[in-house]
Amino acid sequence: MTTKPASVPALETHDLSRRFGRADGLAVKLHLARRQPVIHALDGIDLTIPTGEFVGLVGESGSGKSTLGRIAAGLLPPSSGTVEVFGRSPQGDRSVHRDVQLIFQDPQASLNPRMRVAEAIGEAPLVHGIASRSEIDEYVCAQMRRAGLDPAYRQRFPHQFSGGQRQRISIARALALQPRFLVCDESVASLDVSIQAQILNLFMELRRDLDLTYLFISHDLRVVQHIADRVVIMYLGRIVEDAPAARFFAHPNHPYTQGLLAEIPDLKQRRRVYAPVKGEIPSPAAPPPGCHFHPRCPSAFDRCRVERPALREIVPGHRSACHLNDVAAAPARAQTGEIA
Ligand SMILES: Nc1ncnc2c1ncn2[C@@H]1O[C@H](COP(=O)(O)OP(=O)(O)OP(=O)(O)O)[C@@H](O)[C@H]1O
Repeated sequence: MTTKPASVPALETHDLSRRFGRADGLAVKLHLARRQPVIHALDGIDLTIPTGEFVGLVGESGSGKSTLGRIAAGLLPPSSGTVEVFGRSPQGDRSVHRDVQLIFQDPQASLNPRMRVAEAIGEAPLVHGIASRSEIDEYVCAQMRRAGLDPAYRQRFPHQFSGGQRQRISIARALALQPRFLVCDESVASLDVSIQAQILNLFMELRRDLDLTYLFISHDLRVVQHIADRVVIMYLGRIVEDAPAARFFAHPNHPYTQGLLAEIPDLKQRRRVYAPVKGEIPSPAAPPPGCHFHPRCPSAFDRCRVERPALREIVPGHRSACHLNDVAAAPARAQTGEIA
């Protein structure tokens, strides 16, 4: 058997799109085809996450973050384009599924209320032959300890734990499958700020101890600010900016990103004053033509209304999808040095 070299990325997508609605088989069967709009949840996503990287994926509700996470975890097929996880297709090779585990926002919903914690954590490793019947109790205790839980409580039910502890149970359950890649979908969003910090610290510890790769989905830039190596911003199914975290916060390029940062008070002090994003995100069933962001963009010009901007490198490692970066198209902005 050939083994892939360690440098194979944890995630690699090319021109990845996912539509819901009319193109969906179920809608056709239910004769809803004419009434149901097509939703372009993902539209041409090119993203590579090297093994071991912690990527924060940020965007407003409906921008397609969860859809991307679910495709990476093999829970959803793409409509077009390619996706590879550790060099394998999640659709064609089910062995990928163990390597990627999803941790959701609401552990209450993702844990079976009638299942004791020991069973919730131990069930999958038994099925996959990771631990035998004689080993499983000690194996479960080890996962609980690693997630910061006292194994003495393993015969309790999820409702007997606090919200933060329940999220630790979800994490222990994910770790029990020995994943290499965690997709965390708003995993701290429902927790109090102090508990959020504890769970974020746990993710960092796990990363250090287990060499994990993370796709950390959040609608809140503040959450990813201190933990992500790289920040990727999505808007209506497209990536608009992708940069190493330090560069991202120091030199945000896309007007949408700048608007998001303008809403974070402690960052606002340090930076030139950007205009906060105005208005609502349009429906992904009827995205604006050209640059999807143009109706809300303070710097939009004619070209933005008709032509999709390419996501391209403005400096090595920093990609942005904005026509203002085209010096020929936006001489004024280039002259003021706003394009870093
Ligand atoms: N199974 C589905 N059927 C139909 N539409 C869907 C489905 N899943 C997602 N969508 C739609 O696709 C778009 C993107 O959804 P997605 O959940 O990926 O966005 P998100 O950025 O994660 O938003 P949120 O933070 O609200 O979850 C939304 O308009 C959503 O309604």
